[in-house]
Amino acid sequence: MPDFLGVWLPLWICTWIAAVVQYVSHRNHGFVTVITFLVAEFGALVIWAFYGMVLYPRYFTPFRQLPTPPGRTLRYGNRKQFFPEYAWDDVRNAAETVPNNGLMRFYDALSKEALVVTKTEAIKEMLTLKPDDFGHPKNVQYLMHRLTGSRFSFLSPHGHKAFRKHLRPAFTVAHIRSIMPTIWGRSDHMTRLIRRELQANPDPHHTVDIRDYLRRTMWDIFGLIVLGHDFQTLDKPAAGTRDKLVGILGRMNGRLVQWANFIMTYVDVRPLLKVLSPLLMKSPTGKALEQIRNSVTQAVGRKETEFRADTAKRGSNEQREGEGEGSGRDITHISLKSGVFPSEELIDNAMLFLTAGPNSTAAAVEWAIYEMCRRPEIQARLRDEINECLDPAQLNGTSGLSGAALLRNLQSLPYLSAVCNEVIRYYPFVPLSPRVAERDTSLLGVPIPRGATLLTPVEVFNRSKELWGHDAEEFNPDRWMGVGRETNGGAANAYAFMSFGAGPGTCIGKDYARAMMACLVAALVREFEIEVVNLETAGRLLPAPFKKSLEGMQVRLRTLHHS
Ligand code: HEM
Repeated sequence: MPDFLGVWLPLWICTWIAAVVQYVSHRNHGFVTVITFLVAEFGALVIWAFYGMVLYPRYFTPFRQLPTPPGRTLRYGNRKQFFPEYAWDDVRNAAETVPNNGLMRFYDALSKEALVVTKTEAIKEMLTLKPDDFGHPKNVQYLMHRLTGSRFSFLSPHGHKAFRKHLRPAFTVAHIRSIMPTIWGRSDHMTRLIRRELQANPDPHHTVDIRDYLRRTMWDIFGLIVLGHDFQTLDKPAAGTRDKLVGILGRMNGRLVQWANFIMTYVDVRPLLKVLSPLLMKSPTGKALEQIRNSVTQAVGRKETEFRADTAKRGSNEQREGEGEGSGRDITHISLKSGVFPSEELIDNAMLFLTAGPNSTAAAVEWAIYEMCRRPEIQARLRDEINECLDPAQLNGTSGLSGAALLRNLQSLPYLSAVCNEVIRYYPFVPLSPRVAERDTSLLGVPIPRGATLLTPVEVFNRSKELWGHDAEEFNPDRWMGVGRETNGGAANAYAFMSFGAGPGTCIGKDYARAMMACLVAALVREFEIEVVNLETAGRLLPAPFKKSLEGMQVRLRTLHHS
């Protein structure tokens, strides 16, 4: 079905023309003109609705031959209600119950049409073989730009290749190893602050807001690894911009995003956003985002000055030892070294990492805590492994352990890696990933016209019995244990694990995410016995496009050892 504005705007213009003609030909009948205008407007709306909801899905859609879930209603489409809390649930149900060959039709409320991609062959073709044919929805790009002030190059096909190519050195395993002491240091610092809170509140029923600690730790880690800048959100919790940094993504995940997302499904909101953006930027969220961008701009400015001074000192042609891959330097420094990113892009990229990384990784650690408390035997087994295999002196930094050795040590803990991988499989942060056909193309031999919307129900792949075996619906870290299973969890198909996306647009930060998760989970588990107080309700999800607990985990912690 065409966008509302796509059909509505021409009709709306026609009604204006009709009204003006009416007015000019009957100068004395202003009232008649108004009535004519209103009737014509209403008529245009009815025509749009009738065409879009009744005629188009039945007679005009190019996807008539594809299966569609039964029981479509005009108002809700294939959904059960107008504003579903979890937009991915109905899509997943449909994909799992309606027989199809890899593609099916799905109608959102008001009969907005999308194609659901249900088989790995179709995912492979869309994301790996034809990535340039399928882009991100324009509305998302525009909203991100308006809100963050950043043009995220990964969202536009032409900027994407350069972005990946020149940032590669900052995302290699060698580089991540070199920054492990930073990640571990902050994770350890978090546990020290929690211990301090527990000492100040000796009541055994005292609960700790672990979400807040995780967010702050994430921001500090990201500040350091992206900008070489310490936001100090852990040490100075409520400090102006820093506090906003921490709170902002929590707010963005709420109903506002869900509504915006819903409306954007139907309407090209770009003209509206243009008009509204000054107002949006005056809202608390807008102001906080502006402050974040200002902080990032200043940090990038400082880095550029330092870099230029350093280059001048060493001589521009001299080979700089110990920099780039594996240097322990921050991502912005490595980007500067590539020499291809103008200042504005450096800022945009830093904003991208700060938007994409902390929230998703913190959510994954929260789910790990949830599962470790739902099944305490997982927690106990993890603790045993950590205590057995990691020397406390090494972790406390007293043995001069290098980052590489630290990462190797953490990665050599099979159960820790298994728990982290299983959490990411079971709780994909983006459960429904949309794409839009950038040009006329095809998928599994089905012609796809430019502008068609395609949905990847990530959970359908992540929890498919066909791909993962009979226990696919269970949270079971053991599937990642054993020779050959550490990297694929026993799923033979490369597209079975879709939490990080696939193809050239796959999550560039996935190894960072795993390293951070391992550090944070290990730091918490070796230090505390963890109990989630709100276990009954903590699994309820935030109504948002992201898979995140609504309440977060309220935890009771018992300190296990003191260093
Ligand atoms: C558990 C944590 C994470 C999850 C589940 C996750 C998930 C994803 C997914 C699904 C995509 C692909 C979106 C698409 O289809 O286009 C993506 C892209 C991206 N992620 Fe992550 N991510 C995580 C952590 C991180 C971290 C830690 C960073 C930064 C260090 C990061 C940076 C990015 C960037 C820059 C992109 C865009 C990549 C591109 O298109 O070239 N992510 N992420």
